[in-house]
Amino acid sequence: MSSAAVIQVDGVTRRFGDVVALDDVTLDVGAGELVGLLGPNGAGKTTLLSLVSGLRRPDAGTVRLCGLDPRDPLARIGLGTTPQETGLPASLKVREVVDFVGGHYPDPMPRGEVLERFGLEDLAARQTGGLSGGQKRRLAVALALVGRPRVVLLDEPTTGLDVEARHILWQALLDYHADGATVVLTSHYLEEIEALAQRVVVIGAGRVLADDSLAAVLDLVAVRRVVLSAPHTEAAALAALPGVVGVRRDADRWTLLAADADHVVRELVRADLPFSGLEVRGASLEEAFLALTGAETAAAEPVVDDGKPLFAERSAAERRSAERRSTTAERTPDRRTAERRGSARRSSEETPR
Ligand SMILES: Nc1ncnc2c1ncn2[C@@H]1O[C@H](COP(=O)(O)OP(=O)(O)OP(=O)(O)O)[C@@H](O)[C@H]1O
Repeated sequence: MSSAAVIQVDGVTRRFGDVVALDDVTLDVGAGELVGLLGPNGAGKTTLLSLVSGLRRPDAGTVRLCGLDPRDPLARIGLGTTPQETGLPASLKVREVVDFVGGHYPDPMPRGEVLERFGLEDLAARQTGGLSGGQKRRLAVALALVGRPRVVLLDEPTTGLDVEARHILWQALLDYHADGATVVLTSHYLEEIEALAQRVVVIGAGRVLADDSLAAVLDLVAVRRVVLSAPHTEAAALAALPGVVGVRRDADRWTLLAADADHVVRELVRADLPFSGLEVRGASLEEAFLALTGAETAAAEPVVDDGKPLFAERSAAERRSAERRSTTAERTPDRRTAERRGSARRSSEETPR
């Protein structure tokens, strides 16, 4: 463990009944880092934050915050957090809530500065019960910083915010980080991680799947989708094509996941498999995670998901949101080699944190 680490998670396992939410996770975050925790629903991100903030205890392993037990008040006084949902006292005005929270800290940020950083000046006299969902969210994140914490943990800070509010919040977080704070945030949005994080930790099924620089992790999740019709072809034949990391069937269309779509199309032709209606698209983050998880757990065997949704528990809204995010994936360069994915993963394994 680095002596400068302000967050130390060592061999941590946390179960909820039969569910293993975190499985032997080891992770250090150094002073002044801005780390994004990325992962699909149920990956274990919130559980990890709850252990670091002392809300829960691990079943095995140790967690340290600023070198102390996270339940120690001395550690907690330097911590600012925003959970996924925050209850605000509806009848208090925004300025009163800021003053109330600030009153719990020895050297709080002046109210005017808090409101200005988060673009909340015009709402100072508004009762929090009258704020929109996005305004409440901005206030909740602002309140995490009132006590000038050295360490900030944010669980999906911009979920539900419109683009403008999201950008205000990103800038406020970047400014606060530039002042020297350590920031860890979870997100489902790749563009949020791209905008904020320097280091990205990908969590899947309770395990750390990747821990690397933003650029290396973007490479790792830059999966493409090759969609085609091939009514007389078996899943196994498609999965056997070099470079294919996942295969899925939706009605009469096959979706192949691959780091290098061009390579897969060449292999398809070389294998003389009959197909029609070929399309190449960016993959959603969820698909990239599935490919990443499958490649990790099945020693690079492709994930075959014949006819079933990739994430059965996903709601229609989440699917729409995933589709929107796939537009972001389109922006990433389309030629990604399996070697680069491999080397990014290797470097994450070889670099002790
Ligand atoms: N209090 C709890 N009781 C039972 N199971 C829980 C509890 N909290 C979390 N879990 C389970 O632990 C796993 C990890 O959940 P967690 O909330 O940490 O994931 P997450 O990555 O934050 O997901 P999301 O992105 O949807 O917020 C999930 O399977 C979840 O259902």
